[in-house]
Amino acid sequence: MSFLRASITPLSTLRRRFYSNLVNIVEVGPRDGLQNEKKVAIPVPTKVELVNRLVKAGVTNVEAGSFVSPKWVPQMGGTADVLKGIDRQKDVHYSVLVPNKRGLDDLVALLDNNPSDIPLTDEVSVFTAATDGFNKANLNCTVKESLEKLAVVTRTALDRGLRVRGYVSVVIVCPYSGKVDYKRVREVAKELIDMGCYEVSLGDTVGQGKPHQVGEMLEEVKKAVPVEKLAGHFHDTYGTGVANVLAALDHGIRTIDASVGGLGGCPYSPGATGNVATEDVLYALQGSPYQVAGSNNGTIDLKEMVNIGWWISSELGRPSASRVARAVRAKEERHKSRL
Ligand SMILES: CC(C)(COP(=O)([O-])OP(=O)([O-])OC[C@H]1O[C@@H](n2cnc3c(N)ncnc32)[C@H](O)[C@@H]1OP(=O)([O-])[O-])[C@@H](O)C(=O)NCCC(=O)NCCSC(=O)C[C@@](C)(O)CC(=O)[O-]
Repeated sequence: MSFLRASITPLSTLRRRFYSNLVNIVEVGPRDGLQNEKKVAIPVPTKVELVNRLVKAGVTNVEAGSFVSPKWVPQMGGTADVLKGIDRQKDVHYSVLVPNKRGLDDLVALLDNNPSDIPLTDEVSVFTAATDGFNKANLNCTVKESLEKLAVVTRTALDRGLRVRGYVSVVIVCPYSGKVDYKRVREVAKELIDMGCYEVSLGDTVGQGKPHQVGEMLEEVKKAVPVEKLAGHFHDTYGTGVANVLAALDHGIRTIDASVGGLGGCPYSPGATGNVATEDVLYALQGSPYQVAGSNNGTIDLKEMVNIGWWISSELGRPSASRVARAVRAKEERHKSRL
């Protein structure tokens, strides 16, 4: 009997092992993807349609916008209207970025005036960086000063029943101060967790990181923060986005930020391109030991994401930056020309 007990793996362990290969995607296209758009002012209905279509494709975590200063980031100016316009679905997290108490106060006023039973959002993201150089450009204050402000924002948001996600930018290279000290990334991530963030997303804002650097950085941060509370956020400037995602998964990360059509860039990271394209991540993980979680038959529909990426990119007057979307489109064209 004791032999039997020893040889049977408990159901909870089996479940954990089975589910541990589930990968969550945080779709950041409507926020990180659009915030840096210089060519056109993106109308609110387009942003709303983008969010709705992403959710229909199976996305369950989507960044819908930011409550930041419209003087600093004009494209995020209409976020309140975007939140009001979304066809909200249960079990989907529509999060917004909040840099300070003013942003949170604006959001809370909006939530208080929402006549619907379904809250406009249940999550805010607070953000800081691993270097003062980047933080001063992005938030007009040092990392220490921003952590003090974010502690107030986080406490207030938690008291209001919102969950709070944290970001650390420039975890590998900083456009203002060069190579980043991973110990500093660890300290800042730990402070965000200690103040109440349920998860911290580690951003290669510049998109210059390489897989081995991602691994080294993560091993340092994991000394202070459990890997289940970490997410990876990789810009694809040097074409290492998917490789960095795979490296992060190998190091235990199970939440990945990605942007449909590879949209985006940070206004304060000169030259950085968009996030790794969601389509490219979905394609790379197909048939792998990892399974992407989502609400469309349990996952996110790659074909639909390709269509959305092409649609929103055309609204911005350019082709999709996703390699997979381009390959799929080229294949379709070849097929059509044969008919
Ligand atoms: C934080 C501030 C406002 C400080 O900027 P500041 O100039 O130091 O702020 P201030 O407190 O002196 O206020 C200046 C003016 O802004 C207003 N203001 C002040 N706060 C707000 C607010 N929340 N919403 C609306 N308005 C606001 C305030 O009322 C005032 O208005 P005025 O009196 O001049 O008319 C500014 O630096 C800012 O908005 N920065 C946002 C930068 C940003 O959004 N960056 C992109 C997102 S982060 C990112 O992309 C990286 C990430 C997350 O994706 C991860 C990665 O890739 O690494």
